[in-house]
Amino acid sequence: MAVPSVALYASPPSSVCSTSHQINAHVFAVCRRLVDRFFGSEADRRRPLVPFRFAGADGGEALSSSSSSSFAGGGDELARQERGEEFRELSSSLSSSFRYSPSKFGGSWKRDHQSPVSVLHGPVSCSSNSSSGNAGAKSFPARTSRDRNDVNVLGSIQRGYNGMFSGFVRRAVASCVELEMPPVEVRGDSGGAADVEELTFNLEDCFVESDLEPYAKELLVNAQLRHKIFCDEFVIKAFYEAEKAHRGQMRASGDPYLQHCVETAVSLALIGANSTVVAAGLLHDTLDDTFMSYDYVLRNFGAGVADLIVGVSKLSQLSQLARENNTASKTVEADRLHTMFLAMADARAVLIKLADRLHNMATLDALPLVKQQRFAKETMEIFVPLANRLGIYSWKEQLENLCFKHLYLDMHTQLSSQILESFDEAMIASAIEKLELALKDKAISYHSLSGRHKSLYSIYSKMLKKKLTMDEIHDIHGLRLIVENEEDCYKALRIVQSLWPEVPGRSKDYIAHPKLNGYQSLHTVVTGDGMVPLEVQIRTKAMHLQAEFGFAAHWRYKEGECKHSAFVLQMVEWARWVVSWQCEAMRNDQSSIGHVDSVKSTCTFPTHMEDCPFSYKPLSDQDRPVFIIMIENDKMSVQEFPPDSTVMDLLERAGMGSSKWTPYRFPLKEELRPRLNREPVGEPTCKLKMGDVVELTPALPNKSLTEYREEIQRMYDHDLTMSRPGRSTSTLVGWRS
Ligand SMILES: Nc1nc2c(ncn2[C@@H]2O[C@H](COP(=O)(O)OP(=O)(O)OP(=O)(O)O)[C@@H](O)[C@H]2O)c(=O)[nH]1
Ligand SMILES: Nc1ncnc2c1ncn2[C@@H]1O[C@H](COP(=O)(O)OP(=O)(O)OP(=O)(O)O)[C@@H](O)[C@H]1O
Repeated sequence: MAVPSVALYASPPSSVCSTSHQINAHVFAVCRRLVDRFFGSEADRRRPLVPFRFAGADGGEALSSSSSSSFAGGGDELARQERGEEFRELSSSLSSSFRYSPSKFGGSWKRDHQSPVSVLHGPVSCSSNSSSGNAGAKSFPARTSRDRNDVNVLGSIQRGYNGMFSGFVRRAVASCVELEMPPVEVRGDSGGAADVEELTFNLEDCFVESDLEPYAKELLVNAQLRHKIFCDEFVIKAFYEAEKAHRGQMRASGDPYLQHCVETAVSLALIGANSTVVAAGLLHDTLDDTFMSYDYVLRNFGAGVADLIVGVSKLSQLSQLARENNTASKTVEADRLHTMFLAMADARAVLIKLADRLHNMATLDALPLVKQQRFAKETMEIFVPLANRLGIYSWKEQLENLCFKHLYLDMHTQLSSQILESFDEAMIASAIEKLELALKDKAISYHSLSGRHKSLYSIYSKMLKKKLTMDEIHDIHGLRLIVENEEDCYKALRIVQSLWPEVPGRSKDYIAHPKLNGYQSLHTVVTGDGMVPLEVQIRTKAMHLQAEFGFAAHWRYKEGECKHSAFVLQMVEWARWVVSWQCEAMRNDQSSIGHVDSVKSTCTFPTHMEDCPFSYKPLSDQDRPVFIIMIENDKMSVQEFPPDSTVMDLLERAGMGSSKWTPYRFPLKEELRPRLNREPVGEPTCKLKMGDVVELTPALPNKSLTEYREEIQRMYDHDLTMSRPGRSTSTLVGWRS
């Protein structure tokens, strides 16, 4: 079996505010003081990580790093900013998910033996004001005394969360998937990639402090306080370019457009994306909305960033088409759209699009009600499932909660007042501690112990689906314990049931009696402290991998009984792999500079080992179906074609029942020809590619051709520029996505 030929190197956090940009010295001095306060002194940060070796899947060794809790990305999620006298919460998304690293009792546990999967299951916002989690710094809610108490709890999340990423791919994928990766290359893989040397730059040459308005400086410092990647020169350069490009543009809310770019990039940084992705997040709207050209981005940031922005732009166009045509309201169409999105773009472009949508949803209030509803509906239909498939559960839940609020305001208000009162985070934290002590006492070592409370929307859907009242939902508060072997599952169950009284009839043994999809786990509901029902799930690592990646994968469990083709499964697996690998590489190689677009160039689709029970025949590129968008008479549909299909095949399909589009009738007149990605088709035998948009002009249009073309043009132009009184001096860029 092939061993991943990738070496992940650890580096000390010396890159924190390491820029030498003198003119920004003041900003960085402030930043450094605050970073010191929250991340420890320079000396602490420079403390080298102790690398450890782990056995590769074939017994070989690869180098990884222990996830030091002192600085790694997960810890940045817990970064707090201090403004004036008052701590403000940087992200309400920190409030509801708990991860607790196991203590080192038993002597056999290393840091990498922590939570194996759900890598992107970061903290989740469940509150009715979850929108603030992604809003600009000025709208962060002040911390309450209850919040302050949570800081200790969050500290323990930090430890566990860092550990979650360590060795993720090896554990999560390599156990049933064979990885083949060519060595890391320095160049991006897309044509025209610039040499690294060409991309080196001196910030001092490029910018002067007076270039930045005070609000922009504040945005940069705030971002730096929330994640140290914003001290990386490459990212700072992207920030300056974004600022220059969007200068004068405002959001519908009246906020500077730059704030949206920063919030998008911060969300990406918080899930562990590297500087290429974060820089692309900062610049994601520049090609569509500003004077900046692809070539300019390519020259200054390399093909890695430029191609990601193009990918995001294409996703934006397609999602707008889908929104305007209500395409995703049908299950089959929606499913094809999700697959196409994942298949046509670098999975990281989808990630940026999701982060962009997350902030747009969090600031939706500025738009008219009808638009709020349209965007919320589209988000629910397209973006929530994408976040689910990619395994970014924290984003999925934030998006769901926001959509819920905009689509069903009354229900949301009613439920949130009921539920938010009853969320008992302190209970979860103390239950984790209590169980940890008891496990230690009985010398049962475990891999990870985590807790979460169910999100508002998840509670609502469960009530609806199962016709339950809130009191009948027993998993509002839950713990999950991952142990080494089956025997320990049962031992741990007995311990749980000795700590708290069992709720009769709620225990399930899916180990002895696996579900049809292979799901295995022990479930019990106990009455926790304060008489709060607490669901505890106990399983082994292998069972957990199955629940996250196998046939019983949570995304499929959540999507219900849909039948997915092998192609869809592969796409999802591939996308999750890219995203997870990216995040892990980032965490393990904190010094990586954005223009080294290693992921794209080293990413080869993982294949299952022969004896893997969950293997399916991997499809080569030539065997993969092609999904395209077809626009015909104002109607848009997502069509699946066999590999190697041509425009002619599409015309034949479209012309079924009429001879309108037979090969003999391919119109000679250019303006009557179908258009492929906006250009008239030259050769009807040209091959269709994933994500192509084909417009079929009606042979005898009801409207004049000009009118029809204008309509299509409007669909492409997704710049919903809105005019606002009193703002004539600056361009006002409305909410768009
Ligand atoms: N990944 C995955 N998780 C599952 C699956 N089935 C159950 N779970 C998890 O286990 C939890 C409880 O499942 P069950 O004990 O079967 O409960 P239920 O019958 O769905 O209904 P409740 O008891 O009301 O929650 C779910 O909320 C999921 O978190 C599955 O097939 N795949
Ligand atoms: N007891 C638990 N402890 C820790 N994490 C859990 C627990 N139960 C579920 N989770 C995880 O929390 C996230 C959100 O779960 P959520 O309750 O919304 O859905 P679910 O578990 O699928 O439940 P259901 O289908 O019953 O609504 C998922 O990633 C899930 O795997």
